[in-house]
Amino acid sequence: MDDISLKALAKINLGLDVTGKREDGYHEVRMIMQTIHLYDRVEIKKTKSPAIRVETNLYYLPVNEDNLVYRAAKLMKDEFKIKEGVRIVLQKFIPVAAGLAGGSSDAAAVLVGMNRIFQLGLKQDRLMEIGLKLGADVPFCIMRGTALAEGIGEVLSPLPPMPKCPVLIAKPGVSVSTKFVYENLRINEYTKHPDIDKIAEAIKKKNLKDVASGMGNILETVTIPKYPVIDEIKSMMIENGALNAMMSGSGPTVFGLFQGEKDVRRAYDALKQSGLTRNLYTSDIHNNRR
Ligand SMILES: C[C@@](CO)(OP(=O)(O)O)[C@H](O)COP(=O)(O)OP(=O)(O)OC[C@H]1O[C@@H](n2ccc(N)nc2=O)[C@H](O)[C@@H]1O
Ligand SMILES: Nc1ncnc2c1ncn2[C@@H]1O[C@H](COP(=O)(O)OP(=O)(O)O)[C@@H](O)[C@H]1O
Repeated sequence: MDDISLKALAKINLGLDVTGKREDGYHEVRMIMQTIHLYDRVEIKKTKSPAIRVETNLYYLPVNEDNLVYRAAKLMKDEFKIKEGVRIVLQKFIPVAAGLAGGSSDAAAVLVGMNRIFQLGLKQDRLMEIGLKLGADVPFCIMRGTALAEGIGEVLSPLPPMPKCPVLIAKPGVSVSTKFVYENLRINEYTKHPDIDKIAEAIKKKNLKDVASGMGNILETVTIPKYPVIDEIKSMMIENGALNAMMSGSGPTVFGLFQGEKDVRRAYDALKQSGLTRNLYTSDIHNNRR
C-alpha cells in the first residue's frame, strides 16, 4: 500500500475542569472528550524523494513545520528512520483555532496513516505516546470515542458510548489561541467547577438529559468575557430547543446537544438568520474507536 486516505474527526468537550498547574506551565485537567462526525480529509502518499510535502485547501495555513501534519510526519520519519518521503494532501473542513482539535486530529491521522503505509506495526498505545509530543489532545484524537481525560489531557479512561444525538456546531468569526486562554485562567474560591464525575455517570447510565444538564467548561470564564458573542450563541441555541449549549475547549466554538432532528433544524435556522456565526454545521456523535 503506497497511499491512504483518512478522516480526521473533530472533538467536543462535554465537560472541562482545571484542577491545577504544573511547573512547566501546563494545566492539570479533568475533561469529558467526545468525537463528533465533522472531519478533515487527510491523504498520505509515499514518495521516493525523502521530502515531506504538504498541500492544503486553506491558503492561510502553513505548509512547513508550522503545520501539525508536517510535524507529525517529521516525527515519524526521524523516530523510525524512514528514508522515503510523503506527500500529504489536507482538506480542511473543521474550523481552525476553534476548540475542536482540528490540527491535533490531522496530526493523529498522519501518525495512524504512516504506521499503516510504512508497515511499522506500532500499537495504538505507542502511537498515543508519540502523539503527546505534538499536543495534549493528540492521544485522544488517536483513540476517539468517549473518554475521561486527566493529566494534561493524555491520561485517558475510555467511557461507554455517549447516547447518540444531533449536535449543532457554531463558530463566531473570531479565533482563540489555546495558549492565551490557559495563561489567562484565574481560579479562586468563587470559581464554579463543573462536576465531571456527574457527566461520566450520566454517560454510563445512557441518560442524555443528565449529560446535557451536567455540561460545564471552566475555560468559558476566560473566553466569554473577551467574546460575549459566545454567550449570545449559547442562549440562541437553548431558546431554540437545545438540551444545553456550551463552548468547546478553549473556544470560541459553541456546540448544542439536541433531542431530535426537528429541534436542531430550528436552532440551525435561527442561528443562520442571526448572522452571529461564521461556521455553522449540524453534526452527530461518533462513537467508534480506532
Ligand atoms: C483546551 C483543549 C481541551 O480539549 O482543547 P482546544 O481548545 O485546544 O481544542 C486542550 O486542553 C488543549 O490541548 P492542545 O490544543 O492539544 O494543547 P497543546 O497544543 O499541547 O498546548 C497549547 C497551549 O495550551 C496550554 N495547555 C494545554 C493543555 C493543558 N492541559 N494545559 C495547558 O496549559 C499549553 O501551555 C500550550 O501553551
Ligand atoms: N493542520 C492544521 N490544522 C489547523 N491548524 C493548524 C494545523 N497545523 C497547525 N495549525 C495551527 O494551530 C493552531 C490551532 O489550531 P486548531 O487545532 O485548529 O485549534 P484548537 O487547538 O483550538 O482546536 C492554528 O492557529 C493553526 O495556525
